[in-house]
Amino acid sequence: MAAHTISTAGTVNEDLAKERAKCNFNIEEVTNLLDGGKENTIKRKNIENISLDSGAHIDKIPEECLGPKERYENAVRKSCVYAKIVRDEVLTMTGMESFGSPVLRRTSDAFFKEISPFLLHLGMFVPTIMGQATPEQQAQWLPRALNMEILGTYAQTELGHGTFIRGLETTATYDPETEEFIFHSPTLTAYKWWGGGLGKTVNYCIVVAQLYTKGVCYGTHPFLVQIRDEDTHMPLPGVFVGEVGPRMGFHTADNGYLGFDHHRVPRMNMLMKNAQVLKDGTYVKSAKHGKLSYGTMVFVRVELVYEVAFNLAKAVTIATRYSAVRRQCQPRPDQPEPQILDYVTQQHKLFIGIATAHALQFTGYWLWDTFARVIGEMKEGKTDTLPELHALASCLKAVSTSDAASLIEQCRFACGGHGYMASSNLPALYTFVTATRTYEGDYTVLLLQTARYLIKAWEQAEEGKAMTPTVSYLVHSAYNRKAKWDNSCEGITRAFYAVAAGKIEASVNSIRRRMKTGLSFEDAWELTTVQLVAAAEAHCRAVISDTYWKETERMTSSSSAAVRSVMRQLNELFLVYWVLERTGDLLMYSTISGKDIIELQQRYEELLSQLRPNAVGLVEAFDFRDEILNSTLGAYDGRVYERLMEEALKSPLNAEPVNQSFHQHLKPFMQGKL
Ligand SMILES: CCCCCCC/C=C/C(=O)SCCNC(=O)CCNC(=O)[C@H](O)C(C)(C)COP(=O)(O)OP(=O)(O)OC[C@H]1O[C@@H](n2cnc3c(N)ncnc32)[C@H](O)[C@@H]1OP(=O)(O)O
Ligand SMILES: Cc1cc2nc3c(=O)[nH]c(=O)nc-3n(C[C@H](O)[C@H](O)[C@H](O)COP(=O)(O)OP(=O)(O)OC[C@H]3O[C@@H](n4cnc5c(N)ncnc54)[C@H](O)[C@@H]3O)c2cc1C
Repeated sequence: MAAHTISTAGTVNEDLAKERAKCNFNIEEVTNLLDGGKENTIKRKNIENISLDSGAHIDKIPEECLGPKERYENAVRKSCVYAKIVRDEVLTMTGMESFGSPVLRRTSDAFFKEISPFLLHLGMFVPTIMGQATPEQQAQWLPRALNMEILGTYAQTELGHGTFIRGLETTATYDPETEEFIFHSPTLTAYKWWGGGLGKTVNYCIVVAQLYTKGVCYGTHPFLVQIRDEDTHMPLPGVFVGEVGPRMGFHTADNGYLGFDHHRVPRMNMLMKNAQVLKDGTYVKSAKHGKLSYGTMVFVRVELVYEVAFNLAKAVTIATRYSAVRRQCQPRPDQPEPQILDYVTQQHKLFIGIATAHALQFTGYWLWDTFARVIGEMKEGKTDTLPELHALASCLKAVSTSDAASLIEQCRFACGGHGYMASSNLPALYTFVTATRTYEGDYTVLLLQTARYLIKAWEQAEEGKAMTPTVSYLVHSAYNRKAKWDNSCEGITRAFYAVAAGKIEASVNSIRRRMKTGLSFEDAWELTTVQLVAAAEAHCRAVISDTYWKETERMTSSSSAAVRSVMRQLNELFLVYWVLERTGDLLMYSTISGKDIIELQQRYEELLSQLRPNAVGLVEAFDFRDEILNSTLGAYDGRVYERLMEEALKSPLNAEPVNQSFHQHLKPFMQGKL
């Protein structure tokens, strides 16, 4: 133990205690709102207690201090312990409805500072069987997958192609003689790359491959492929599998590579809900929409919106509590150093993070309901709402992951040097969330998918055709070019829609102008993509602002006056923040004036100061147990310095007073004997 460590176990930092006393609303009421009702809060806490009270998640040595092999092995051990708790205790007590619930993701974060090697099993393998297999295939595989007797992942991306799925090179060629598909990787770039858990953990995976039968290629299709022996775990003959090597984060997810040399797979392992190959090799397509085989990606994109909201909520809880404890500088002589939370610039860094966590969570749940409705309609054979869902899920995934990553990084900056400590958990949160901007569809690529939809919608509006709900604002915009400025929440949202419409129209005009010079549509589109990305982003920000505002009104309609007031302040802060971020666009597409902008800047600063006393209360309403925050800076007791020292002492380098490298290298070097 270091000489100056002060043990104050059991006590709470005085500043943090004062912040709690200052809070003027009922924290539990906001927690219930965020959980979707008191009942849900009780259920969540129950699951957290079952999962965490045994202490099975505790590491003696911080996982980031372990070598790559030990770290992975520890993650597998903990994954098994956690999965057993979920299977034997949580699901037994709460019923199967908890399976796949966000609460289980929340508790799993107490076990894994990094990622569980089982993430893709539950996150994509099981959902793909549910979404792409026939009822008979589901009956064969689902029980074993849900019971984790087999473990799987999703292997789509290859060394050569991730974005362009149609360009994948792995082939699955049907052999009617043996009624098998022959899997082959014809080139190095055909090797699957990135599948989470693929390197060492899983024995099955969903492989997306080009289907050939009777000499014809029918494009990419999903298959369920066994890659390792269920008993020995050895790769099957013709299967080359391993881990991809060190990466920025995801250290414990054993992301893997996978290649095939004429590996044979039974015909019935093709996931046949949307297309089939009959015994004689005849190809039959049953899907009513060409892109239904991309369904798992849409599902995960929808999930990611509230997944990143949850991670942002954790980061902003850590940074806000720390900012209440940390004191720095002396702006007024003869007065004590202030809490850094009192600096207005610090409030500017943090409060938008709290508001964005709410905005993304509310939008995430709204998107989930939209997804569930569209899936329900598709079960009845209706696919006409799928393009709108795809456009929405694409832009919301892109913008939410990008915003959450930059705000988590901002939380790290807000914690100064200590935010750089692994024990703060901010670096791990950042590396996890920044990856979400790339995986499941790159940011730019997905915004361009939304842009395709918006351009078509603009043309439909011009032609006076019926519009789908999320683009119906374009009808009005087609004849009303500038939104009349009004600084109410409703008025701001209307102006954001006007910005989106203005940018879509400008993109359409650019494409048309370029085509008039003789360019093809594809070339004109390519030259306009910077504008198209901006238009899709503006559309997405309007949707988020609209949803956040309407959901806040709806959810707080029967809340206490204090809760309604603080939730509205946060909502208004979010809207005004984005007005101030986008003044150029608003000057162009609404009647906002310089005077309005000056007034809004003042309103923004007023909101910061109104929210200041409730800052700790607001983050505590997220109701994270210390085990889930996993942070020296963010724990409930605010014993920041003691916890930093306690964690430092766990570093393996501190296990001995003198490291052997002193005798081997340093001493001979320093004494000129090297
Ligand atoms: C909490 C859970 C955590 C889980 C951890 C997950 C870890 C990570 C896993 C992964 O990353 S798995 C791999 C994910 N890979 C991707 O997301 C690849 C991204 N690429 C694509 O999605 C597509 O290739 C593309 C970019 C959409 C292009 O596809 P394609 O070339 O086939 O289509 P286009 O010619 O561009 O468009 C044709 C037409 O189809 C429409 N469309 C495209 N995708 C969909 C879809 N998913 N659903 C519905 N419709 C779709 C597209 O809009 C076009 O429509 P039209 O404009 O012609 O009407
Ligand atoms: C941590 C992590 C985990 C992953 N897990 C999995 C997994 O489990 N299973 C799996 O199958 N995959 C997985 N992936 C792969 C992931 O889905 C892809 O990396 C992602 O879809 C991006 O594709 P890419 O790597 O081919 O990027 P690229 O498409 O090569 O992108 C490179 C650049 O090119 C730009 N670009 C590409 N196409 C266009 C275009 N048409 N127009 C304009 N710009 C373009 C992009 O915007 C980007 O700036 C994972 C990736 C990561 C980082």
